[in-house]
Amino acid sequence: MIIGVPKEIKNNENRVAITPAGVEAMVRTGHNVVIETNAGVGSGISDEQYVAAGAQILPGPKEVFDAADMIMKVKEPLPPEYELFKECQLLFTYLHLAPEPELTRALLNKKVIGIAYETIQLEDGSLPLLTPMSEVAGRMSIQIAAQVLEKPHGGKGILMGGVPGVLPAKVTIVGGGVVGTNAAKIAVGMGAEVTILDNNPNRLRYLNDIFGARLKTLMSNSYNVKDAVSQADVVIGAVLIPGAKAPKIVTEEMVKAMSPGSVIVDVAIDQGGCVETVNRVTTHAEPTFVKHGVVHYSVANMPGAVARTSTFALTNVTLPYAIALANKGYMTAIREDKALARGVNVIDGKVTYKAVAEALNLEYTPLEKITGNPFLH
Ligand SMILES: NC(=O)C1=CN([C@@H]2O[C@H](COP(=O)(O)OP(=O)(O)OC[C@H]3O[C@@H](n4cnc5c(N)ncnc54)[C@H](O)[C@@H]3O)[C@@H](O)[C@H]2O)C=CC1
Ligand SMILES: CC(=O)C(=O)O
Repeated sequence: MIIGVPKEIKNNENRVAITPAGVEAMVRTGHNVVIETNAGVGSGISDEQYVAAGAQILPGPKEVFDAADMIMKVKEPLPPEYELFKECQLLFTYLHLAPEPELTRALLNKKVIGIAYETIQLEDGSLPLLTPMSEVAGRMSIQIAAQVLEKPHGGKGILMGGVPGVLPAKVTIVGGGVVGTNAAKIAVGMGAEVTILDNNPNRLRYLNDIFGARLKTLMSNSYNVKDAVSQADVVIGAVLIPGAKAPKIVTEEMVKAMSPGSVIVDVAIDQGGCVETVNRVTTHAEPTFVKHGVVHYSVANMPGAVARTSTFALTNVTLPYAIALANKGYMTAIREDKALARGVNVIDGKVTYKAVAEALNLEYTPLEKITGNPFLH
């Protein structure tokens, strides 16, 4: 199989979908890898390193898409990439289709086989290809909030950890999964007063076991969210229902009740955002906007800013699945691996992930109708 890796084009997206180690592994198993020139520079990987590992460098995205049977990317394709898809091409990347009707249409029109990193799901419910980037984004969210709280960045001028004799910042984290837990680690470490809300009591028990008295856990319901948000200097949005558009847990009324110069980091923006006032995706170039006196941050590719760390963390987990797809072909690979099968969002011009179909009001086709495998869902 020919595996193609284009350079990412999202604003300040410095990650790349394969490392030289990945190239070497693919080549060793008999595949060819073509990579767009300079695709790795943002992550500190040169064309020469890729060539030494066995890849061929191509001059532009068109050459890569034209040559490849399987495209490996990091972020969802952007409009200039839609016209590059080949009919029935395999696309392995983050897709986040629920808030992206035009991308979904483009994939359906070209009958692209779209396997989304973020919906590959193990039997225990975990999302192994989302986890490392959620670890990165969760940790970053507090670093970012600490900076935005500073007066020159529009914040109210509070030091996250306070100083002896002066109280620290109050941080409210909505969603206690991977992002939420990693945000809590950093916030607690910086000395903030942290409250974390989730609607899964088992998750709250786990957080209580891990953090003990260093943070407060609270059941997520609108009464508790309202109370915790109104008191917060920082709110981190970290809710996820896999594949679905994020529910708006923090409402506009709740944001209005926050004091001026408070900060919201809506990490869940890649699924549409879980804060009602976050009505747009921002970029690393212009990361914040102010609404109701509160500074909002809603960058959908946060890990792209720490690309060296993120590229290696991401490819550590994507490579085994990519190798399975290349070695077996997508149909056998998804028939043999339920977790991978859950990643299939679109195939053969049909939407095969229920939450995506529901979010976009499109017809849902169970994957087993295409694979003939009854066990998949
Ligand atoms: N902006 C960015 O650059 C990045 C965004 N993300 C996104 O961050 C979001 C969170 O990801 P993870 O933490 O990995 O997901 P996760 O699945 O580990 O955690 C989500 C948590 O939300 C909880 N939840 C669901 N409904 C809730 C409700 N009504 N109230 C409170 N909690 C609720 C779940 O119980 C779960 O614990 C996702 O949308 C993910 O795609 C992840 C990485 C980078
Ligand atoms: C998960 C995601 O959207 C990202 O890493 O950019």
